[in-house]
Amino acid sequence: MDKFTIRDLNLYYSGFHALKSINLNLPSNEITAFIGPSGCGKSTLLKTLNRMNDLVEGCRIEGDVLLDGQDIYDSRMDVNHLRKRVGMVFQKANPFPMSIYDNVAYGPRTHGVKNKTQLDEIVESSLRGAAIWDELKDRLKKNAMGLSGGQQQRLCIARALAVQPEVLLMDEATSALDPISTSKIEDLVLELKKKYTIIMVTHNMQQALRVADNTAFFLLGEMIEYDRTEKLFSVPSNKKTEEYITGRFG
Ligand SMILES: Nc1ncnc2c1ncn2[C@@H]1O[C@H](COP(=O)(O)OP(=O)(O)OP(=O)(O)O)[C@@H](O)[C@H]1O
Repeated sequence: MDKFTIRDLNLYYSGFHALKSINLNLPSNEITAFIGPSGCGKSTLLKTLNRMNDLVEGCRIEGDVLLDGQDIYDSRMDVNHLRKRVGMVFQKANPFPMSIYDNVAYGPRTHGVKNKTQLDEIVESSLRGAAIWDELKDRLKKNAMGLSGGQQQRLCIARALAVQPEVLLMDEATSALDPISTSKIEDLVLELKKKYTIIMVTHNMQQALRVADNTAFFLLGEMIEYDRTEKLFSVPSNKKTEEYITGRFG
């Protein structure tokens, strides 16, 4: 089953054609990686999946993005509900300047959960889901800004999980982290795909190879190749993919 179906997607930033006729299906409960040199449109495509580009002035989209068969750009789509279903984790961990508990409870509270017991349960299960409960359970009232970078990023994943999303978008979520924190997040992502569909932008080809089921390679706004990760990295169909993955450019 495909979670997202992208058909003939074109995206313009004012006069600039940033995504060119993208056609792509993203399977449920799998990890898909977007790779390609800087500026090729990976983040732009990721952001179209929960309409984060709506916030960019002059951004215009043509084509279809379907989530479970439903057009997310349809005027009847409730964007807040969409962003609850399709959560996002950014390159730089961005905890709110408040306690660990309040960071995770923030989303559920916004969506109307007030009951303390229920919030306690959500906070615990989300922190467990992000593999950081044991490290943080005795300091839930402490300010989140005091955590290490790797802990902050797992807290941000917990915060995303707290509203029970179906999809997790990760935009270079480990690029600011050391190898140990990166490896913890990669293990976590592999665990999370049992429940969620994960789409990640990464500059790290080894990371795509380690965790992604599928990989899409982009160049100057075009999707050059999309395949099972193993196939794309071992026998790419396109010469440009081969040149990129062998480090000949980018
Ligand atoms: N808000 C914006 N306004 C105008 N142009 C933009 C905007 N955001 C991105 N672009 C342009 O669109 C193109 C794609 O950018 P995007 O950030 O999607 O690339 P990327 O592949 O994610 O790059 P990186 O790996 O460096 O993050 C680039 O040429 C960029 O300059």
